[in-house]
Amino acid sequence: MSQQKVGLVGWRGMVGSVLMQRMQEEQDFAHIEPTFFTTSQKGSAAPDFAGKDAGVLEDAHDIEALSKQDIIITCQGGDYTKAVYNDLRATGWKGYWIDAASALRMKDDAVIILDPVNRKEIDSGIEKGIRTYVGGNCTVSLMLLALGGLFEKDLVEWASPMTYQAASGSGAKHMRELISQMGAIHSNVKEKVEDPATAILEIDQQVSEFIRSSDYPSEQFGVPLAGSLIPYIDSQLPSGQSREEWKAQAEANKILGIKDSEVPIDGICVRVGAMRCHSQAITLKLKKDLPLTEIEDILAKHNDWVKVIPNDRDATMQELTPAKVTGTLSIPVGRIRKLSMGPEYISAFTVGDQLLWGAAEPLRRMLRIVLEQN
Ligand SMILES: NC(=O)C1=CN([C@@H]2O[C@H](COP(=O)(O)OP(=O)(O)OC[C@H]3O[C@@H](n4cnc5c(N)ncnc54)[C@H](OP(=O)(O)O)[C@@H]3O)[C@@H](O)[C@H]2O)C=CC1
Ligand SMILES: N[C@@H](CC(=O)OP(=O)(O)O)C(=O)O
Repeated sequence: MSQQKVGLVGWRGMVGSVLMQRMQEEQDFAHIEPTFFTTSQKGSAAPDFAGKDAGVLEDAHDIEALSKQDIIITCQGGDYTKAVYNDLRATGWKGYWIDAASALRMKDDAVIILDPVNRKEIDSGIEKGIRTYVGGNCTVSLMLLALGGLFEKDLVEWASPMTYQAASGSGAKHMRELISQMGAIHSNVKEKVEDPATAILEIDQQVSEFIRSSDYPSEQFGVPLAGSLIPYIDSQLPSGQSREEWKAQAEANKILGIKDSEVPIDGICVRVGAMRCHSQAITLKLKKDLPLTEIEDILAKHNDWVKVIPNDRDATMQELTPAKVTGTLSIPVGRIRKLSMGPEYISAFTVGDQLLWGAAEPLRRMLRIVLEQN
């Protein structure tokens, strides 16, 4: 049987690079005939991820070239999706469109993909002829992988995630700026830090003045992140939520296939100075009073990546941090305990790599699901 033609758009961006890494690690290229597209370098040699000649880069806006693909995977962003998707479908193209951007997520004829949580929704979508599959918002996907067991058993009355989101969620330039900010703070105060005789309040005052000054590099974020935090992510909505906060309930319920009586999920999303791991402190109200051991058991059994960390100081400090999780597919969840509000109220803290499970991994797994159909 001939291999499926797969068009790859956005492969050299940050999310795309992580996707290419994972596709190489999992030998996905052995099962496809790839064509690499570009918005800026048409005609240059295509990359050799597949260990086979993929010719030259094609124009990512060339609808005819796109329509020759059986499957298109794009990590190019929402503007690109909006620029080509409708025109491509208007040609009668019936191929699979697999997208990292949010533009098509909430459309009725698109499924949000997170197969360890909603494989049934994906399979039913394929059966119904749906051909558009979109990766979820990183925070939402990471929360559902961590708490999937409780949602699957319909045990959650409501959830309130308070997030600690990494710089990578804003893009590569923002990651660079975070490092520049860290370095700039140290350079600014280096001599005083190295002199044990300097009073700490003097050091603190110099740092405070520096991060508020125009010499502090903050062109990307607009305000300091290192030495501070930013309690607003994405655009402002009339509801008072940020768009990132709005996505929690809207996307999570869609992923879970809940159409009526949605589970309320709402909280505050905050950018912090982590590199690429999003963390979330979640308050949950369960529909019934369950023993903690049963809750932990339900969580641990849900999927192969979630790992319950005992609510113990040392285990938490070793296992439940961005420093530990970064670059891995592991989804640790810990700090699980009953809150003083009542026996149905529990806390949980989870960490996940927002470029892996938060962005690239659901896409490559969807590719494999599509390939299994043929
Ligand atoms: N960042 C994130 O956390 C998440 C992002 N997403 C989605 O993925 C989309 C892409 O995000 P992200 O990967 O961060 O975007 P990037 O800015 O890293 O890459 C997007 C495109 O920019 C072009 N580009 C221009 N200059 C360079 C360069 N020097 N190096 C690499 N690429 C370059 C490339 O297109 P070309 O080759 O055509 O020039 C590339 O595909 C987002 O818009 C969003 O919709 C989804 C989930 C999480
Ligand atoms: N908004 C996310 C990253 C992202 O790209 O989200 P989305 O795929 O929903 O646009 C963050 O800033 O951390």
